[in-house]
Amino acid sequence: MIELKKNKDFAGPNGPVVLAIMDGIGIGKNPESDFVLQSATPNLDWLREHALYTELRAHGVAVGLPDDGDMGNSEVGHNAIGCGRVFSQGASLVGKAIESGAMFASGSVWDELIRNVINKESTLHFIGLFSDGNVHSNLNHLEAMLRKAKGQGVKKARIHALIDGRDVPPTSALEYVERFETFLNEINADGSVDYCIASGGGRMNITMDRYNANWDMVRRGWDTHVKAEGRRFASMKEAIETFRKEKPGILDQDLPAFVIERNGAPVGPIVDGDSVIFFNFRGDRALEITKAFEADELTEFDRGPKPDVLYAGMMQYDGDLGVPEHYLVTPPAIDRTMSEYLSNAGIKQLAISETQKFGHMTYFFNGNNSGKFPTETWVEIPSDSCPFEEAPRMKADEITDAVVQAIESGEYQFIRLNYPNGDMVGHTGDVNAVKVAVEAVDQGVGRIIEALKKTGGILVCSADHGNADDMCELDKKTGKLVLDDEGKFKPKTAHSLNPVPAIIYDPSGEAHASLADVPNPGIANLAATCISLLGFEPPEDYVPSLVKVG
Ligand SMILES: O=C(O)[C@H](O)COP(=O)(O)O
Ligand SMILES: [Mn+2]
Ligand SMILES: [Mn+2]
Repeated sequence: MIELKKNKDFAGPNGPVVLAIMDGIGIGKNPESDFVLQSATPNLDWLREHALYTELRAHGVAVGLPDDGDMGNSEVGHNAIGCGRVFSQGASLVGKAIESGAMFASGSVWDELIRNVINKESTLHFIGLFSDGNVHSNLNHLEAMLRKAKGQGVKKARIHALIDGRDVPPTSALEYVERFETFLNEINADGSVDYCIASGGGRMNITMDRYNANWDMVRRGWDTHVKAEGRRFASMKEAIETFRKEKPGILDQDLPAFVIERNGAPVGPIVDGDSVIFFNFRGDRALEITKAFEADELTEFDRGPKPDVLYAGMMQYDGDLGVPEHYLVTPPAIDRTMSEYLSNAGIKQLAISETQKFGHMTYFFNGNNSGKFPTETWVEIPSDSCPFEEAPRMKADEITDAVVQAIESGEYQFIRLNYPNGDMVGHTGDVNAVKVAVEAVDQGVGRIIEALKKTGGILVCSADHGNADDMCELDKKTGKLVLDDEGKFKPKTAHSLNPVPAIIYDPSGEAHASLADVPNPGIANLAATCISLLGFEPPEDYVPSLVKVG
């Protein structure tokens, strides 16, 4: 059993250590684009002056992504925070597996998928997020797989394209369509194969729901990709242009579903004998559609007859559940998480958020495993089902109520929570709503401080990556805001590359904490920080604590 050593000089605080993750609240570089700065945040401002304060890297190689041009995201962020080390993440691992050829080795799942379609003269399908955002997927991976499939003699491939606009600029879909159509023209040019786009739709409309928030999205995706039911177009470009004309201002992520037809029939329904690859490497938004393909019985919606296909995910999405059964790349082996260490030490732990980020604080935090350790309690507050810009406080007040109650109950020694507002509302591009969202988080933090002042205990407040701190498109060359014809800035919906704050506030001073000299700290340092504030020595291979205690 893995164990933590006690710290001889500090036995832990009287009250709990509370780790508050303010999702998507980073430290902006450009005041005009920084809607954290433009919001009223008296509590965070006070903490910056009076608590221990430093800044942490939350993107690129600091969180296991291929390079520093990659923005952080919730998966890699919560993995790093919960596991105290930096693992090469999905985006890196898939890239390497393709480059080295390991993904295509003989006897691999890839091999099986290819043999299936060659033996049965059936179709190879790819479903996934159609961008190079590198959060859930990367179009480079899709193109590499299609090239390989052609080389191995696969005659017919169909692509089911989930339109992004959330990890990439909000109305950039046609750039990806154009790039991919050029690719398809090249690959189809010698007439030996027939590869084309078969269906798709906005990622927040079909297929990519998470944490069981809205299974109707998955039903719509199933009807579109599998049954090829829906509005028909001659091309993806025509579909997008039509939808934009019909609803000016619509964001890519919300675009309706479409089915591509040729000679009056859909080009790519998924039928018995086909192989299907879900090419997203990230699991949260892949688990439900995977269940729809794999489960013998499905109660969440009526699938109709389930086609008998060979289904594989790009990665294993859940290590505890062993889902999916077949996958192309082995995920990072994230072990010895902070939750496991604390559980073995008998520390009672509460994890809490609302539906949209509930799995972040549980499944991602525990290294993409859905199992609970013995001393953990998990609380999920149901999220609203309306668009987040319409109710930007989301469930921040309810989360705070539950956290304050948990602090006062004295039942837990470690409480971890996620406020989703800065991120979920940041993704809508609605900057007025973002201000309300950030202010709701600040008020929540204020109430947690008050509770900790009464009971003892220590606040560690940080974020998994930025978003609300960089809400406007900036010109890459000049660094100035990109303005439209009416002089209005263009909203940016994706995460930022900015650092995030790390605040350690011990109202009673019982931990005698001071900032340690840690070169280039990142969010992975938060795990050891919490462990040291709880009165233990962090595991030796965790990246170090941000504080010295005792
Ligand atoms: O899935 C999403 O909503 C976005 O791609 C990334 O946001 P998250 O990493 O904050 O969940
Ligand atoms: Mn996040
Ligand atoms: Mn996000």
